[in-house]
Amino acid sequence: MTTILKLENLNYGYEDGGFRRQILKDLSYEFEKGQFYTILGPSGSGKTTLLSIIAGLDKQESGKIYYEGDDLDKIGLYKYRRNKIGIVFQQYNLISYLTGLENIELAMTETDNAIPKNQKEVAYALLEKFGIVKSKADRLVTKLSGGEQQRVAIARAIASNVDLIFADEPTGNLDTATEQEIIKIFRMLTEEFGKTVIVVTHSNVVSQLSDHRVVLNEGQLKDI
Ligand SMILES: Nc1ncnc2c1ncn2[C@@H]1O[C@H](COP(=O)(O)OP(=O)(O)OP(=O)(O)O)[C@@H](O)[C@H]1O
Repeated sequence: MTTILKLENLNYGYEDGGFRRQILKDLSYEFEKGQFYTILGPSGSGKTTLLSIIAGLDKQESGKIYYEGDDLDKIGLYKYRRNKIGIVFQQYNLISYLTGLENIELAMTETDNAIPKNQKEVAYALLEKFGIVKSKADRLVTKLSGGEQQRVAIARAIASNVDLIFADEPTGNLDTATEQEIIKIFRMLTEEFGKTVIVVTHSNVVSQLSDHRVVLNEGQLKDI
């Protein structure tokens, strides 16, 4: 197997009222290409903090991150976010005054990666693949259910032709039946599209369907 993301001796902490709390302690881990990972751990253990750092939204205090062998400092965090990764959030974070289709098309323009010429057809097809038919794709995203908005958000995450998808509690706002449907889509991302998926979750339902369950505890990641 090939490593897509390598974390090497990451350290990160917060100052809180004059007291320093170390969240990541010499954390090292390797994520393999095409696999579905869930990151579990007690509330406050630092899962969201870790995701922010490995998604290039924040910077570790020390240690190195390599994407396909290249140091993130060399790639640059902006280019890393723009060209290498997609992110799915608990609150969907779609652009509310655009339709599902327009959200996807916008994501296609916000990358330097090659995007097909027939952008609109590809965007419709991608949404349809994830269960959003044309009549829904043409609707303002605020007029879609939570589960439907999350389908659009997952389609948006891969629309820029990236290989690595992060998600933070993507089913946190959804009922159990919808959660199952969303997990099927994450599985599809790895099995059909060959993407690597890294999901932070408290849900056992989600973690049971992942290839690798990893726990963040006392600043380190361990396979369980
Ligand atoms: N900007 C900040 N300044 C100070 N402390 C922070 C900051 N952001 C997060 N923390 C603290 O760092 C710890 C880890 O937070 P984080 O949100 O990463 O945990 P988590 O494992 O994702 O939690 P949960 O499962 O509850 O979402 C918490 O104690 C939190 O209060």
